[in-house]
Amino acid sequence: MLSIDSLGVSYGKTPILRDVDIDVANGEIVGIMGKNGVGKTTLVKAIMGLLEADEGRIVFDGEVVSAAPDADPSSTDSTGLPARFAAAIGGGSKDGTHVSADERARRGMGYIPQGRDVFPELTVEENLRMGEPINSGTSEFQYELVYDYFPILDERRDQEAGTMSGGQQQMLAIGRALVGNPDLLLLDEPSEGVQPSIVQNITRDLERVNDELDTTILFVEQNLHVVQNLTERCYAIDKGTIVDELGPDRLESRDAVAEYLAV
Ligand SMILES: Nc1ncnc2c1ncn2[C@@H]1O[C@H](COP(=O)(O)OP(=O)(O)OP(=O)(O)O)[C@@H](O)[C@H]1O
Repeated sequence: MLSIDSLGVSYGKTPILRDVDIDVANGEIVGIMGKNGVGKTTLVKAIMGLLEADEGRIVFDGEVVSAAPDADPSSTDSTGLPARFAAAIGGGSKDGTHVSADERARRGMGYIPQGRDVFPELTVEENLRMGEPINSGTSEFQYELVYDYFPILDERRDQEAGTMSGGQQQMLAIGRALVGNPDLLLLDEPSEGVQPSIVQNITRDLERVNDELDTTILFVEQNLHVVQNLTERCYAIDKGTIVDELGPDRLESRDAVAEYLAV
């Protein structure tokens, strides 16, 4: 579903991400953990198309969505398709490729930003409507599905989002992304500013979404509980590059996980 190959991203002339390689298969829940300032948000924004790649490529659902101008045209993507052929079908080119965030949303990416970014003066229902990708024609069924997953949003349809707790706002942000019926959900620190008991609920909700809706999930986190409970495969990022990949055995070990977190 998602293949990231030697990705590099800079702010101006300052390199932030270098040589990032990540693969996520259809239906997986994959984590990326790391301490403050190591590049987690930069990575999620680059996947969503809010930042451009200056090295490497991102392939989503078999199509190149980011390719730096000098991305190696002889390399192959996860489908085995050489980049120059991917270019011919709307992917990479020698000038680089950058599919916009709007277009990535239409193609099936859902994004839940750090800090949630709900519109505080709009109601729950109005916030959910904002999640509809342009021209997507989201059905009412999709909204009812969101209310089924998050009954608290149903109860508070007419409440201003800014008056709700951090956990409820996080549910709203997840619901807003689900309105677009995404194939891939990208979450940037879903536990931030949410009280621990609600973090557990949100972790269970995300598992249910993955299981029942077959939605692939990629999240970044520095919360030990979320990393240990939500995923069986987690990358560790430090100083802008992937430094480790942990499977189920090592994820069970508090010490192995804590090494990469500020706990
Ligand atoms: N708009 C920006 N312009 C310049 N540098 C930035 C910008 N945004 C972030 N940075 C820098 O890029 C680096 C990575 O930041 P990023 O927000 O991706 O890290 P993070 O791992 O998500 O951190 P946190 O856990 O604190 O959110 C940091 O050194 C940060 O100061």
